[in-house]
Amino acid sequence: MTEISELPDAAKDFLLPYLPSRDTILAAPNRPHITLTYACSLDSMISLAPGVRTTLSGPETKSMTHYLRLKHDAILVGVGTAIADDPSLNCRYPGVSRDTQPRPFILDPSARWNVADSKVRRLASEREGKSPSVIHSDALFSEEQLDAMTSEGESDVPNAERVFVRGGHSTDSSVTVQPRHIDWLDLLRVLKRRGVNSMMIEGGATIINDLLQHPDLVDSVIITIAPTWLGQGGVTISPSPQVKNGERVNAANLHQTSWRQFGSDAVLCGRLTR
Ligand SMILES: NC(=O)C1=CN([C@@H]2O[C@H](COP(=O)(O)OP(=O)(O)OC[C@H]3O[C@@H](n4cnc5c(N)ncnc54)[C@H](OP(=O)(O)O)[C@@H]3O)[C@@H](O)[C@H]2O)C=CC1
Ligand SMILES: Nc1nc(O)c(N)c(N[C@@H]2O[C@H](COP(=O)(O)O)[C@@H](O)[C@H]2O)n1
Repeated sequence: MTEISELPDAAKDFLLPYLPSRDTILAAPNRPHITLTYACSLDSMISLAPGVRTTLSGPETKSMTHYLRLKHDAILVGVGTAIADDPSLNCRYPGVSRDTQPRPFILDPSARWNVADSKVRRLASEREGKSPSVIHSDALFSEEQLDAMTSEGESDVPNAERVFVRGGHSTDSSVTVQPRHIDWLDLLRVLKRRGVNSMMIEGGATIINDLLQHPDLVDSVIITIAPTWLGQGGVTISPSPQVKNGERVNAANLHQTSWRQFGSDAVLCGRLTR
C-alpha cells in the first residue's frame, strides 16, 4: 500500500484557495461546500474499463487526496464506484484522529450495493474510519421496507446508516425524472441539515459528468492528471454535449485556474464557470 506522507507547505499553500473555509461555507448556507476531485489520464479516463479499479495517482497526489479528505467533513461516491472499487473512503493522512475522519456517503438509490460486506463498513467497525451513510431514493421503497431497513434510528447493518432522500423530483420543473433519481440540491440540503459543511465528491464518471454541468453546486474542482493514456474502452470524463441557440458550445469551463506538479502528476485546480 502506498505510504501517505505530509504535503510540503508549498503544496498546501497551492491548495488553500480551493479548500472549504468559513467564507465559502457561509456563502452557500443551504448546502455543504462541494469540492469535485478525481484523477484522470491524458485521454480523460478515470479507469481502464467499467468496473475496473485503476490506480492513476502517484504517491504525491495520493497524499494530496488524503490531505483533501482531512479538510472535508464528508466524502461522496456513487454506487458504481462503491461496487467497482470497494473503497476505504477513510483518511490516512499523518496525524488524523477518528474525530477528524470524513464521513463516507454512498449514493445508491435502489440499495444495490452490499454495505454489510464492504471495506468501508469493516474499517468503521475497526475504528479506522467513520461509519458509512448510504443514500437511497425514498420513492423506491414501501413503508414496510423502510421500517425493516431502519428501526428507531438503528440501521439494519451495524456500523452503517441508511438515509432516505426524496426521489423522482427535480428542482427544474421542466424536467421529468425517474423515481431512482435524486435531485442534487435536495440531497445537499439534507446533508447540510445533518451537519455536513464540506464534502469532497470523488466520482465516479456518471456523477462527475453530471456535476460538471452544475456550476451553482460545485465550489472547486481539483483534478490529478497522470502522465499516461489508458486507451479506448475506458471510463471517460466528458460531460453531455451542450447546445445554445442551435449551436454546439463547450460543455463546461473552469476559471481561476492554477497548476502545480506533484511528483510525476499535474494537479489542476479551478472553479466552474456559471
Ligand atoms: N480515477 C478516479 O479518480 C476515480 C475513478 N472511479 C471509477 O469510476 C468508475 C465508476 O463510475 P460509474 O460507473 O459512472 O459510477 P458512479 O460511481 O458515478 O455511480 C453511478 C450511479 O450512482 C447513482 N446516481 C448517480 N447520480 C444519481 C442521482 N442524481 N440520483 C440518484 N442516483 C444517482 C446511480 O445509481 P443506479 O444505477 O443504481 O441508479 C448511478 O448509476 C469505476 O470504474 C471507478 O473505478 C471512481 C471514482 C474516482
Ligand atoms: N485520487 C484518486 N486517484 C486514483 O488513482 C484513484 N483510483 C482514485 N479513486 C478514488 O479513490 C477511491 C479509493 O479510495 P481508497 O484509497 O480506497 O480510500 C475510489 O473509490 C475513487 O473514489 N482517486
